[in-house]
Amino acid sequence: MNKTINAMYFSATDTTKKVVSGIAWQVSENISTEIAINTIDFTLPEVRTKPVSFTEEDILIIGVPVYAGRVPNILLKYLNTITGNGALAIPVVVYGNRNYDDALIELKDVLQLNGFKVIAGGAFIGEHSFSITLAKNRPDEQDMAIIDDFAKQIGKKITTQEEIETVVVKGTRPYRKHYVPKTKDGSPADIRKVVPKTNSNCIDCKLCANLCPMGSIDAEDVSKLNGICIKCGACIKKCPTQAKYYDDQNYLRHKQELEIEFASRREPELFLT
Ligand SMILES: Cc1cc2nc3c(=O)[nH]c(=O)nc-3n(C[C@H](O)[C@H](O)[C@H](O)COP(=O)(O)O)c2cc1C
Repeated sequence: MNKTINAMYFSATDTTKKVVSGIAWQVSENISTEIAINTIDFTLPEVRTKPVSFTEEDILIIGVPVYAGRVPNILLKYLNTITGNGALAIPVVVYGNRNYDDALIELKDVLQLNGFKVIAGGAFIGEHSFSITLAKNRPDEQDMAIIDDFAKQIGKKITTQEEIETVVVKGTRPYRKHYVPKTKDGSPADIRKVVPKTNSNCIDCKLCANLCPMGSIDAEDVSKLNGICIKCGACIKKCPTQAKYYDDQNYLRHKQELEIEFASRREPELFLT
């Protein structure tokens, strides 16, 4: 089969990367071992300045993390520049064990509107960006086994169906509003303006400035922010000396509430018909 497999993802703390790469690798194994995988990691801002287009010969596995129950809104502009021209697509969303709400249907709709034929979709669980205990170390071995099986079913669908059917995924239209955390007294807590702080552990290695998906951390003074913070967790979780942290009370309360309320394990949901 003369197809190219493309793995595309935004992944600040690497959970989406692991899911998408796992699916892409297994799909290529299941279709033909000869197929190379073309990877486009659009986590960094420079990559999101280049438009990408595909053809009918392409299969695209594309993943984003779920932010507030939706596709991260800072990615929508870029996602709308990707053109399908009849390529097959598999949207994937990765969420931190609360819920993916309307993120999968939203990603599917974006792809369909941009000329892709959406043939499968999946919602997977990744360690929560805010936490090191919520969905800890996921995707784990059990998730990877489900990912293998999902990829096998996608491979089968592509190689056996004459007219490959589009898929129906879970979600509500019109999409529900973004999920909003609550303050102690139950009113909405706006944590959008919250920014990370830097403690004396900082060795000025500049890693945080190089990996910030918004390009917001000042490379000259990494304790300074020149743009917005999306609370993606990259600078916090990837810092080699644990020098970055949040101390906003509403943020910390929300994180703790999530850890308590959504502690029980959720499982991936796969859509193939
Ligand atoms: C701003 C923000 C909002 C989030 N909202 C949700 C959510 O609504 N539901 C959920 O279960 N997880 C939520 N998460 C957690 C991420 O979806 C999850 O940790 C994901 O695995 C992160 O992907 P990454 O490792 O590829 O960055 C949110 C994370 C961030 C940073």
